[in-house]
Amino acid sequence: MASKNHQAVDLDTFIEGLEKRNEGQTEFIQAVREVAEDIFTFVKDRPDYQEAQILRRIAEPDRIVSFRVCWEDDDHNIRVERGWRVQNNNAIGPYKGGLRFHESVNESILKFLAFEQTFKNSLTGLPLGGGKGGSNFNPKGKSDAEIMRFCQSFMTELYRHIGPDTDVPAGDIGVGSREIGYLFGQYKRITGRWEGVLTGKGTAYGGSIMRPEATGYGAVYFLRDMLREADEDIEGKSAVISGAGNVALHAAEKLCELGGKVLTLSDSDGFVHDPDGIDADKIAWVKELKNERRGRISEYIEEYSGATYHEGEAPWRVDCDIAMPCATQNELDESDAKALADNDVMAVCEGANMPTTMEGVKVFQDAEILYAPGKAANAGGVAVSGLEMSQNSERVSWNREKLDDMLTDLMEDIHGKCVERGRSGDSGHVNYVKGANIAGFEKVADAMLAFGVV
Ligand SMILES: NC(=O)C1=CN([C@@H]2O[C@H](COP(=O)(O)OP(=O)(O)OC[C@H]3O[C@@H](n4cnc5c(N)ncnc54)[C@H](O)[C@@H]3O)[C@@H](O)[C@H]2O)C=CC1
Ligand SMILES: O=C(O)CCC(=O)C(=O)O
Repeated sequence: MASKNHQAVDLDTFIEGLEKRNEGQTEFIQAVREVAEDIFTFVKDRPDYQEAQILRRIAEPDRIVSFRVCWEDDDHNIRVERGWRVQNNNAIGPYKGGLRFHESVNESILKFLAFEQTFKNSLTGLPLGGGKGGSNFNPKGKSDAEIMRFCQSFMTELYRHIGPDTDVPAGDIGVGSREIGYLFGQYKRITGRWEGVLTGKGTAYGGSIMRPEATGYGAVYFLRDMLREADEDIEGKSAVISGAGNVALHAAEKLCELGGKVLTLSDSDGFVHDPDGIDADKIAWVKELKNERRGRISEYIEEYSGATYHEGEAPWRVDCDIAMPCATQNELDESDAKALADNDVMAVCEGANMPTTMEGVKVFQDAEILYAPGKAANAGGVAVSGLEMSQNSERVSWNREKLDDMLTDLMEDIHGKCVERGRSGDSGHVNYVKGANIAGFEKVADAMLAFGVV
């Protein structure tokens, strides 16, 4: 059926307008481009979606709050940073998504993350809208007291924009349990209310068991489902992982538990390669290094002599069956993807958000390598955050077994949606990007249609 809407545009015109309106915001444009092609094809037979300009509306955040964050360092210097909250879309639930503290943070990065979050949260099947926030504050080398003062100052402005039914932030790069504790403490101090306004809290004060593990474990569950679909499994497979943070270390932990062999971990300075495998004991050592001593991954080779350290390099040229980028956006480019393909990588499963460039994704797709995009594969974290919200509302705490079962089922369900929407008729190959984009879009689009023009 042809569209009656005189404003209906084709894909090229849509992209042109997107680039014009968001000049220089390369990450945001990349994230929207990555879904636009699939959605334009999908809505061809859905004039209601076309006429309501749903994608155009999802690609324009509901609002962006930007604010000054002043804090005092240990030498009594006054420091000024910028803070943001991007509230992208709350059609299906309160805005939900992490806070990132990293010197690279800017509006483009937070807009891409909030846009992707909208699709990801929809895929979980839970009532969660999409948002993201953070600051260009660089936590590296800061004392605990400095981190606390920064978090308190950040929350002193943010608190007026969030709430358990409006917007529920959580952690992301540079924001872990320590930072969530300081942020939650300040929210409670200002408002006088204990409520489920943040997730990723400590279990002593309303956090959910399994939330720290959920993103990494969930990504490995998705990988297991994807391999199962192709009559393969994790047992005996070698894996390269980037990052050494929350997502990377929990993905490594679960891979080991399921019989995989983890060969690498990395940070922004370089990567370590341990041909003997980075087993559970070694992962526990890295957790202590990163979370307690706040050290660099290069220190690994002083502890484990069989390993090598590669300064300034990423791990993608190490021969492996499985690759899991778990550090940051655009950390895996076209030449990295070709190196992985040349080494006959079987599956690429993203723990990070948009870690592969568009050119890299094309290499994986052309080679029909099993490729799981972050918006599907790393959705376990926000899903368990959704379960933390439910537990806070009900004033209950579920146990590990129940939460792990729920996470397993949620990831299986997301995988199933991707297969349903992403399987190609002729070859039977599953395009997980297309599957995730369409399945994530549909629920948000239906809610937006129901609301009329708002
Ligand atoms: N924490 C969570 O629950 C979720 C996180 N993610 C995504 O996973 C990724 C990692 O996040 P977390 O593990 O939570 O953060 P984290 O702060 O615990 O760890 C980040 C890791 O990435 C490394 N890294 C940061 N910038 C880098 C760069 N430019 N080059 C190379 N390495 C770099 C850091 O050294 C660190 O090892 C991010 O893309 C984040 O958005 C996605 C879903 C949920
Ligand atoms: O748990 C959450 O709300 C945040 C998770 C997140 O930031 C993400 O999925 O990228």
